[in-house]
Amino acid sequence: MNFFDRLADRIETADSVVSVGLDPDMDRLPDVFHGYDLPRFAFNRRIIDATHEHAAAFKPNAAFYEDPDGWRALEETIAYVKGKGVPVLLDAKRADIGNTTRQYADLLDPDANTGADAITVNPYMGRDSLQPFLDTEGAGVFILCRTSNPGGADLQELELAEGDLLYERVAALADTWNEHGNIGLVVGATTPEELEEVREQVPDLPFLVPGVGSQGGDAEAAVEYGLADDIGVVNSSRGIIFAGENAARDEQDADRFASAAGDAAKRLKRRLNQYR
Ligand SMILES: O=c1ccn([C@@H]2O[C@H](COP(=O)(O)O)[C@@H](O)[C@H]2O)c(=O)[nH]1
Repeated sequence: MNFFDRLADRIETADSVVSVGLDPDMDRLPDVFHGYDLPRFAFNRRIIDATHEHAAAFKPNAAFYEDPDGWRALEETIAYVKGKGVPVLLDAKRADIGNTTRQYADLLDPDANTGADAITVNPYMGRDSLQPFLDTEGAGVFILCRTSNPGGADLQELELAEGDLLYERVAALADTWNEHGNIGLVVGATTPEELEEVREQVPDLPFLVPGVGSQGGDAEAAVEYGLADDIGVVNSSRGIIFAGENAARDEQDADRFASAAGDAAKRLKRRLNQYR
C-alpha cells in the first residue's frame, strides 16, 4: 500500500495530523532514563506510549542517533512505533551519487521491521540521487523545499535565471518526479507566505510542515496549506517530548514527563483540528 494511503488511514483513525518528533537530546533526558542500556529508546518508548493515540506519524531525526548505541536505539524505536500501527517518518535528509544513495535507501527496507515508512531527502544532487528512495515500493519521500530555519532563505530563495526561486523550482521538479504518487515536500511553518505559495503551485503534494511549537511557526497556515486532501502532517518535536521539562529536575519522574508529552500532543492535535 502506498505510504500516503497508509498515512491517510492513520490521520482518519487518530483524527490527527500531528507528527510527534522523536529527538531525544541526551542532555535533556530526565536522569531516570540514563540508567537504561539504551536511554534514548527508554525515553522514546515512554513518549510513544503517552502520545501515540494523538499521532498521525512519529518523526525521529537521525541526527539524534548517529552513534553505535544511537542506531540501536533508533532501530528499537522504529520497531516499537510500527508495533503501534503508526507510520514512521525518518528525518534523515539523505541523497548522494547512485551507489551511495542506494545504501541510504536501505533505511526504508520494507522487509525489515526497522525500516522507516518514509524519509526526508535533500534534492540538491538531482533526480538520480533520489531514485532509489522513489523506487522503494510503498515508501514515502519528503523532499526539502523551503525549510523552517532562518538561513533557509540563503539558498532556497535565490532567483534563477528563468526568474523563479530555487525552492519554487524544487517544488516544480518534485511534482514532475512524482510518478509513483509517493512524493511530499518539506515546507516550514515559519514562512507562511511561502507555504501558501508552494501549496498553490503544487496543489496535490502532501507536505511535512515542521516549525510549529519551539520554532514559533504558524499553526493555522501549517494546516491550511500543509494538507492536500486532508493528507499531510504538522510536526512538533521539543514542544511535545520535553513539555514536562518545566518541573524542577529533581521533581521529574518518568510518569509525569510522559504524561506532559501526552497532554502536549493532545493539545496540538485539538488546535490543528480547529483549522482542518
Ligand atoms: O525545515 C525543517 C526541516 C526539518 N526540521 C526538523 O524538524 C524537527 C523540528 O523540531 P522542533 O523541536 O519542533 O523545532 C527537528 O527534527 C528538525 O531538524 C525542521 O525543523 N525544519
